[in-house]
Amino acid sequence: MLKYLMPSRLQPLSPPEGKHHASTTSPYAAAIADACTGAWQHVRAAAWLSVPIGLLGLLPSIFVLQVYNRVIARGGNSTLIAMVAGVLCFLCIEWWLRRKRAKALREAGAEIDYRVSRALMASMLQRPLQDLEQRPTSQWLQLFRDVPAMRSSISGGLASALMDLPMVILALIVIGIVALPVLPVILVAMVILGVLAWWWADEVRSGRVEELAQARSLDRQTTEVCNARATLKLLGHDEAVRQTWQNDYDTWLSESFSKNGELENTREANTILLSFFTIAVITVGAVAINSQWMSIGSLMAVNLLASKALGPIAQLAGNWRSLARANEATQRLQAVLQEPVEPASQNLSLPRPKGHMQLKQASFQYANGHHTLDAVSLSMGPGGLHAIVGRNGAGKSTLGKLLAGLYAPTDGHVFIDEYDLAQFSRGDIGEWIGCLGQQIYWFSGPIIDSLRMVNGQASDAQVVAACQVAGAHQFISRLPQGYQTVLGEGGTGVSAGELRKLALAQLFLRNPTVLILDEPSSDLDFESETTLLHTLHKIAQKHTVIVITHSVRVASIAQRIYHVCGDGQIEQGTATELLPKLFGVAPATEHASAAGHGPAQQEAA
Ligand SMILES: Nc1ncnc2c1ncn2[C@@H]1O[C@H](COP(=O)(O)OP(=O)(O)OP(=O)(O)O)[C@@H](O)[C@H]1O
Repeated sequence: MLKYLMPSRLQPLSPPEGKHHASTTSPYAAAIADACTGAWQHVRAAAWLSVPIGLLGLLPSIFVLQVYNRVIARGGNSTLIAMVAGVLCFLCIEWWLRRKRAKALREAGAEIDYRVSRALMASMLQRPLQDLEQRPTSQWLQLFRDVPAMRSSISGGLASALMDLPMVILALIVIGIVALPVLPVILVAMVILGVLAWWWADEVRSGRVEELAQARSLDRQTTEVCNARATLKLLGHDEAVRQTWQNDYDTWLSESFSKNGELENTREANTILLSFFTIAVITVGAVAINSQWMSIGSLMAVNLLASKALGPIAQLAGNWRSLARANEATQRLQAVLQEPVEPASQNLSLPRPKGHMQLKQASFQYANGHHTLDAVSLSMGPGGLHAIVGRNGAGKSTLGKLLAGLYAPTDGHVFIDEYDLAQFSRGDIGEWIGCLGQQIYWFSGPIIDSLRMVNGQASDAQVVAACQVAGAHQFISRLPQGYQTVLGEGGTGVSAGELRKLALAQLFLRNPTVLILDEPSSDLDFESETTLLHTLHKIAQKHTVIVITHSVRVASIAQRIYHVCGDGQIEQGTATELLPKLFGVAPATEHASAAGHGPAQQEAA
């Protein structure tokens, strides 16, 4: 039983298969054990408090015994008053001790909550990107909900019931002293309740596994529908999705309904059994009184003591459900916390690199076996504008993620100057290599707060300058609340193009040495694209700018083009060499293209 209360005793589980990124073992693997060690001192304090609580719990029955045997028999009212005063005094002490014990258990729970949830959040954010892409949001939400479930095994009713178990022994001793004839009845009742509790535990556990699997799958589906709510509206597809969700929900509900029914039956059966045993105790007691083996006072006292002896055992049976849930939650959390994370931060100030990016015999393969790059070597920068082009699905974004240190190559190396990226966490290189993804997520809240998230030290002038360079300042200034405008989840409140400009401003605000931009001009109007080309051209004089693009305008101003062929190879060349072949247009001069007189216009003509 203690095994469930102390999850630190769980055996380490083997890490999940299919990971092939260069990551270290998790520093959070021992988080649950540490949390339990931290909680253990509070649990121990609560256990010590249970001893006087158990002793004081005997007082009402001793009081009843004395009232029947001494006060009523001898009519001593002054004795009664003194006894009542004494019992009230002890009740106050018991109340104080119980409050202290409840607080100690609450603190134990808080310790678990605090340490495990922090470790879980840190472990999630320190995952390699590939891991994050593989596990859906709903699974993470489920894990965060598992933390309070795990805590409940230490701070819930179950823990109190376990703490009250010493009281059972004390109650049995007193029953043996004052009413020996009814002791066997109580012992039989304890055995029956204990066996039933154990049997129900297995029933509950086996049923819960299936019910929980269904609940998790439903959770995943609900999160997905919530995320896609606006898209479903656009597609006019909501009815079909609602129907599927409703069917799955109904299946889960009926399963959960029947499992809850079984549990309710267990609880009700417990209540009836307790009443039955009370009647059995009184019957045997009455026979014993008639045979003058014990007094009426002893029977009344035993009646109270029986509930103290049987109560915790009955309570244990009623709490198996939360115990089963806590046990599963702990195992799931333990498994996730010991999965590998990115290498820890170097905690070392290295000289800022110049931005010379190199791939040396780098290959990349997704977990499903899909090969995107095959022993590729290339060099970009330092400085200059470099375009990565290729058909859809060729592997451009994959190459961008490798260069950004977001994916680790399956073979070979990625370097920035002389540093192999494998040694750094993404947090370490975030200041050197900035990325703008294809899909942008914007945190809700005032625009200024989200901009400052990436660089808390930035002055107002720097924020405004970054927004001006990104072309965001004009539209922000036109908003009634300006930089204080509150945007919704994901950036609702501005257009897709405006959101891209905000994300660009965020990137410029970090001022990284290398900027990797995946489709930066998608969603931008012609004028904004022209401004962006001018900006990139200017930034590329001091930074290495790598742009993944389908735009011939962007590609034509690049100093070098990297064509991801889709067969694992990369073809390189200047715009003059590759543009005619790839886009069927002649290259233009950088400034003509940036000003809107490049190949795109020739194409249109
Ligand atoms: N997480 C993933 N797991 C498995 N395969 C993936 C994953 N992400 C991408 N792929 C596959 O890898 C290939 C390259 O994907 P990538 O996103 O790099 O293409 P891309 O050239 O950027 O395409 P696009 O121009 O459409 O953005 C594609 O065939 C894609 O299906």
